[in-house]
Amino acid sequence: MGKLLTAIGLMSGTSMDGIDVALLQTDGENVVQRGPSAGYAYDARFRARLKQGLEDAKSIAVRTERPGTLAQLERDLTLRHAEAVGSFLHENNLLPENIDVIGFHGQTVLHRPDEALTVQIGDGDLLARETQIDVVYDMRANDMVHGGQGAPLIPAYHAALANGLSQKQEIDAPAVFVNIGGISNLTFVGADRRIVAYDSGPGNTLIDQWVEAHAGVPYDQGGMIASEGTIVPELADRYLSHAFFTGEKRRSLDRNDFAPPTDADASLEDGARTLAYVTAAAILKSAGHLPEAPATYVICGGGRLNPIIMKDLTKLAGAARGRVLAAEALELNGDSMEAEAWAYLAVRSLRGLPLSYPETTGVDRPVSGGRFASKSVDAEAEQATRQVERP
Ligand SMILES: Nc1ncnc2c1ncn2[C@@H]1O[C@H](COP(=O)(O)OP(=O)(O)OP(=O)(O)O)[C@@H](O)[C@H]1O
Ligand SMILES: CC(=O)N[C@H]1[C@@H]2OC[C@@H](O2)[C@@H](O)[C@@H]1O[C@H](C)C(=O)O
Repeated sequence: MGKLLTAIGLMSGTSMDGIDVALLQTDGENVVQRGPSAGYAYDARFRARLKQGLEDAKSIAVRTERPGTLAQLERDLTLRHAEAVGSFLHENNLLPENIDVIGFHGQTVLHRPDEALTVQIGDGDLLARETQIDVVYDMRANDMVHGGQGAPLIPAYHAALANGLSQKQEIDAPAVFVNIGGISNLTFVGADRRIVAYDSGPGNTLIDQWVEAHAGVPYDQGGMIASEGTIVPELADRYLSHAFFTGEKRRSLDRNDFAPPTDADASLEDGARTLAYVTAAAILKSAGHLPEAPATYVICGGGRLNPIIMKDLTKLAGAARGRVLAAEALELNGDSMEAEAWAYLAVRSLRGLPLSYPETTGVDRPVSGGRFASKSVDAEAEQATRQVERP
């Protein structure tokens, strides 16, 4: 066992609903001690600015470009992360010196794996200065440099969690961890602990876009809207016959790869019901590319809070003798798992351990990644200035 480091993970996911924060003590390998976690929601105005950011990002050809509103947005997003860290430390009676490192995901504004282009805005140096904690950020880039899809990166953490399940929590193998965020992704963990992972399809984004446009609400809380509707088979088929599900290679997804339905496609309720089904059916369809049919599905991410998605998943997986569990059934936290993963990956990055593998992102060989931003850059710079100024 290596030395345990105390890390904070920060995730602003494709749903763009807020910042998830989690504390972890870990050696970056098999020791994972989960600490407190919290979520800090974005207000509607900031969410609108993020959406504009996605539009502005469409013209990016080189990943360092920040056209339109993006430069200011990157600064403000980083400052919001710094504020979230400040609140989190305060709420948990912690000080910056208690934390060894922050794993900072930033916000994905563009993801084109076919062009080896992925852009997460988030200024690591600014965050390190503001929080006075070292930061590891930009963790997807090196994977792409080595031929990977740049995502998903959470599988290394899923594997560590699977290894850490106690006997009491023993689950039937093979198991699959499914993250239903804006986009969904899955990590297969075989009986021999072999992992295979990839993005599995649209998650909540289509539902969110649909109910926002037609009911003025950011998401279908508790699946209430969907529960009033019925599935429109032609609409579901249109999504599920997308080339993404049948291509030979497993691709990672951009938020815009699947477009929401049009007004003519369905009523508000039927649209929400159909899209909830599509979310569940997409996971099963993608699971068809796994080495074996999973015996256990462990569901994480906001989608597990939509009972209609969970009902459909339970039925579809059950037909193939799979059992569906929410992460909480294994005493895991389905809301903070991604933030925990970013804390875990930051420690792996510091130790030079791989973040991704050929079986998780399609990268050529296991590779590490992430950029390091030191909290003490300012102190060093000040020191240098003082030395220069000395007579
Ligand atoms: N109570 C709830 N009922 C129904 N849906 C919910 C509920 N709470 C959250 N969600 C859904 O979960 C989404 C947020 O999920 P999550 O935070 O896992 O996504 P993310 O981390 O932004 O995405 P990704 O994993 O793709 O990066 C919300 O946008 C909403 O659609
Ligand atoms: C490019 C990008 O930000 N991808 C996200 C997104 O959200 C879910 C899915 O698509 C996954 O591939 C990834 O996030 C998770 C946390 C990951 O990298 O593991």
